[in-house]
Amino acid sequence: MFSHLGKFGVNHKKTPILHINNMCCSKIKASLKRLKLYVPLGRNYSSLPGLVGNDIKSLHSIISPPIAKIRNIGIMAHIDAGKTTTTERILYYSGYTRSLGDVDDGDTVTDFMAQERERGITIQSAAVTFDWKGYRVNLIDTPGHVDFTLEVERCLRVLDGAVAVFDASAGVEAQTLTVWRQADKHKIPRICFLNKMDKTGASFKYAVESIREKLKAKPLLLQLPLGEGKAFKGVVDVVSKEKLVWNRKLEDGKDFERKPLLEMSDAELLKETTEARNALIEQVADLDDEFADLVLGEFSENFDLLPAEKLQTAIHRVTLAQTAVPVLCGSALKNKGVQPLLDAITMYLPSPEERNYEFLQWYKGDLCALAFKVLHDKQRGPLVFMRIYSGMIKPQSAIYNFNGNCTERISRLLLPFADQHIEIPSLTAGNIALTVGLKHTATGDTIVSSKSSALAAARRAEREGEKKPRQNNEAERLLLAGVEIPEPVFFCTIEPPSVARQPDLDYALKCLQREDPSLKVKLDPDSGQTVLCGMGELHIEIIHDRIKREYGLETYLGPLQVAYRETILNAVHATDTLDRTLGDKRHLVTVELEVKPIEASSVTPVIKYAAGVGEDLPKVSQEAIENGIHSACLQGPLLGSPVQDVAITLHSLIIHPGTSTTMISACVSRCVQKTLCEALGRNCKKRRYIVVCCWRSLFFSNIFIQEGLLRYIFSRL
Ligand SMILES: Nc1nc2c(ncn2[C@@H]2O[C@H](COP(=O)(O)OP(=O)(O)OP(=O)(O)O)[C@@H](O)[C@H]2O)c(=O)[nH]1
Repeated sequence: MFSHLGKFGVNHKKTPILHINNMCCSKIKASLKRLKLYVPLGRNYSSLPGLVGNDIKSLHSIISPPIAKIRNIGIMAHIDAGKTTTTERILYYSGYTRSLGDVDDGDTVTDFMAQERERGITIQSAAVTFDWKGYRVNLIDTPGHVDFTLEVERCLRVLDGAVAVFDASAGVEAQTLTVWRQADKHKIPRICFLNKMDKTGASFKYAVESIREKLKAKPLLLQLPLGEGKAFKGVVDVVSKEKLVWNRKLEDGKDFERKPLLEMSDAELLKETTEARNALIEQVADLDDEFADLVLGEFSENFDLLPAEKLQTAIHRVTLAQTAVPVLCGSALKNKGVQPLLDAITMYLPSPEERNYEFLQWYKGDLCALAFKVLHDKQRGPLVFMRIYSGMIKPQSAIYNFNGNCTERISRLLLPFADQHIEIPSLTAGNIALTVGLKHTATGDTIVSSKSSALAAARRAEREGEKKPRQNNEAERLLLAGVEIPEPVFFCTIEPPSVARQPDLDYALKCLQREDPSLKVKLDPDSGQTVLCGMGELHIEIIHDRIKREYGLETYLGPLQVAYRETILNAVHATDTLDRTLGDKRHLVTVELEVKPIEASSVTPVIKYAAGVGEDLPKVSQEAIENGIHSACLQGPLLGSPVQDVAITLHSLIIHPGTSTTMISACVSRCVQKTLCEALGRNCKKRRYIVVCCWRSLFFSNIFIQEGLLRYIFSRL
């Protein structure tokens, strides 16, 4: 059965208009509020570390602890869950900012782009570094909007742990599922933070249940809330059986009281906490054998005697093994629950050395880093963000780019603090660095100290490969995998103000593309116009705006178009015969094939031959068959869009002697088109049902279909 639905490429999209209507109300209000109030530079930057003031820490004095005390973490969530607000509180409590910034006032540290401040949303990820109780934390605040999913992906690729933030009144939302899957893909241990506990409708129980059901994760409840909605005043630490209550008079939330729960004053709460602690101990014991032995041996009679540290160590192991996720709660906006979250980050998320990076064995302590993001700075040229996995980076040193096979020189080494960069003399393994001077390095490149170091690593990998020939090939083991760049789903033409400014536009697009690999630019072969391809309407809008602000070019965009995809839902079998006589030659082909749906997110069809079919076929005939299949899949019968996620099996092929390869291709192509059309036309009632179902399920899995397309689909039924 042919699905009448255009799939929106690899990353599932929706129109920003729909998105705004559904999810961004608070941000719209904020933006409206700011229409009058917005001051381009927003926050007073003198309050940033390293610049002025004695009451805040200087980034120059940031500690360089042993690798075991480094945490590289990301903050990820659905849009509006409170990532930036939480990050802002984290920086304030760790002593790196003097005042609490507010997303709605456009003065947060990590949302520093003009567009971010105006719109109140995160567009690009921002890295900051701070210390907390002897730990150095490198933190990346990621965007929540679906158009910037690649930005989240490339950050998760280089992080060792993540905090998933939830709106406690909404639980798991559409984009939460996407970022959760991305974290699964990169095997990132996580902590969940149920934010907005102060909001009307906030429900700890509901949010936990949605984590269990929608994310299929095992939540470890490390805290219980003290009240919900307007009554929210603090949390109970289940591990230590203490209550943490924030001082109402001091609004910034720096001060809070930590008191053990007492039988006399908190009898009911103590009972509830003891039950929650016992359940937690049992849950962790089920997941961790070492802890199970300890509990069953010494503490089986009375769990109350089990020291909090033993339980914390076991929770750390379970988090690392990703068999369960610790859950905490709070309200970043009302300044409650952020300090315990920081404690949990250092206590439960892994250090770089606890992550199992197999490739490190080939480098034996030499430099090995991954370039994961490139920013274009007008004065300093490209700034390359790198995650250092082993060795050390120093300014004024040469490095070898494995992917580009070239040697480049780092002129300066910087520590990022959002848009402020502090010059540093060196940076060691486990950290995130910002380098200046690398002109050819791109996102996803592996960086080593020299070509000889690369060769030595290659030799080691080769020797090991001989011992274990079944392992991946040598290059795969030496190069760090970058991230997959999703296919763009929206496109439109872009024109400069005059023909003379075309080179300026080309330059601007080249710089922007280097920063953002999900932005594609191509030339329309028919009209000669430049076509901008992006991940969504908002993505293209931001690029348009950046070209104007950063490159001083007033460009004109053509109408926005969606790169639809078509696919089938059920397998269809068909036979076709082509019989033509051209001149005195008869061309006769009969083909029988089956088209099946598969889960692949690819527009390239998978081609298979049934047993006994492909073996004796000459290579030219095979090529002709494959050409026929590919050309048929370029235009689906519904909208004429490419067909994706299909596997085609050739069951039989009879070719009359003298038949040309062009006729073979034509026959196969026609037969594939026939199967697709048959899928489209079959069983009308059921088809309508499938479309509606698909739309619903896709909505929940974050694929949003343009209203127009839906109307179009239904008009065809
Ligand atoms: N009631 C309440 N509102 C909050 C809380 N935290 C954040 N907000 C509000 O929620 C809105 C979104 O907050 P952000 O911090 O920008 O959320 P975000 O997840 O960073 O958003 P994006 O980065 O754009 O995806 C803002 O209006 C905040 O003031 C909270 O704990 N309680």
